[in-house]
Amino acid sequence: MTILDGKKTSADLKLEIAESVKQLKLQGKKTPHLAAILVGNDGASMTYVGAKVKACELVGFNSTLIDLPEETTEDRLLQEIESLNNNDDVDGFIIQLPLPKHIDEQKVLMAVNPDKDVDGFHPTNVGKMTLDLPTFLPATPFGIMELLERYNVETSGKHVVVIGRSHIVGRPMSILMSQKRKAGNATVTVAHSRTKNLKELTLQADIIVAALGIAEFLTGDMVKQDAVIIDVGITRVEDASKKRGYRLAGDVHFESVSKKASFITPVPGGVGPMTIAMLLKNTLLACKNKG
Ligand SMILES: NC(=O)C1=CN([C@@H]2O[C@H](COP(=O)(O)OP(=O)(O)OC[C@H]3O[C@@H](n4cnc5c(N)ncnc54)[C@H](OP(=O)(O)O)[C@@H]3O)[C@@H](O)[C@H]2O)C=CC1
Ligand SMILES: Nc1nc(=O)c2c([nH]1)NC[C@@H]1CN(c3ccc(C(=O)N[C@@H](CCC(=O)O)C(=O)O)cc3)C=[N+]21
Repeated sequence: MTILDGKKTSADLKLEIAESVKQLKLQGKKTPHLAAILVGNDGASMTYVGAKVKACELVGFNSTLIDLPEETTEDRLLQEIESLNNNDDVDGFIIQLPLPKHIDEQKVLMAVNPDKDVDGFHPTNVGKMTLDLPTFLPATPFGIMELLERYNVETSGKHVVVIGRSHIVGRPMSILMSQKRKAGNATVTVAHSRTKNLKELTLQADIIVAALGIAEFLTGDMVKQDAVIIDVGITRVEDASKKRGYRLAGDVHFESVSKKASFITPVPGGVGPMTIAMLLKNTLLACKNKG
């Protein structure tokens, strides 16, 4: 069994990105600049945004965090987006999800200039991804593709079961893995909450991507021997013995599943750090695209 080490792989990627930043500087080009908008004070969201800012510092990017209160109106948020769209120094930006309920997520994501949409959530970029045209790929699925590639995990002709069909993880994951590309060429089944025979499906899968958001949902009895397991889920589970009062759990019951797996991502240290590295990669691309 091989651990797909997202922490190490993301560290390698960050070194490569830092090297590119140095090259840009030597050529007299601008420093990549990523901005993030955070609305409200959800604990997990604050952690992720903090990690993104820290990662920017590490690779030599400039970063801006726009921290807005929970009660921010949709109009006010749209104004912030417009100002980032018009700010020539900002190469890319993201709006941390989920947004408070009174804000229309679709309307907000549509307001982002697609050339600065480093999350790859704008319909224009989703369309380009689907047509396999060059664009910003959503960071989490992009990170999983990168991890599979770097560990030479065979995907061609394999049966992949993706559990989850969200716009940010499950859906793009299923599209990318079915495409004619590296870490692609797979036969993909997309499962969701209405799927009836999930265990029957997962038992047939060569590769399982668990992205449903239920702690330790996928257990050893649901996977076949030598399956490749990608655990996207991150849930905070109360644990008084921990300093922070909680531990992080994936969607995979690691202990039972790892006994059968050929490759498996841990939580933490798997898909999460890759997501951040790919966001940086997209920002570098946005900066280079500007010329
Ligand atoms: N590591 C990382 O970088 C990231 C981690 N995450 C984590 O990944 C998890 C999923 O995130 P996200 O995609 O945003 O979540 P969503 O809640 O948006 O989507 C969950 C999906 O899982 C499906 N689902 C729910 N319950 C079941 C079930 N019992 N059986 C089968 N399918 C089910 C839902 O079906 P339906 O469509 O029918 O509702 C839905 O499609 C979360 O834990 C999140 O924190 C998310 C983003 C990045
Ligand atoms: N617009 C937008 N873009 C996103 O990419 C986005 C988002 N909204 N909303 C929420 C999800 C979640 N997400 C994670 C990123 C990093 C880790 C990560 O680094 N996790 C560490 C642990 C971090 C911890 O200690 O909590 C790990 O798994 O090792 C996790 C989750 C990005 N998301």
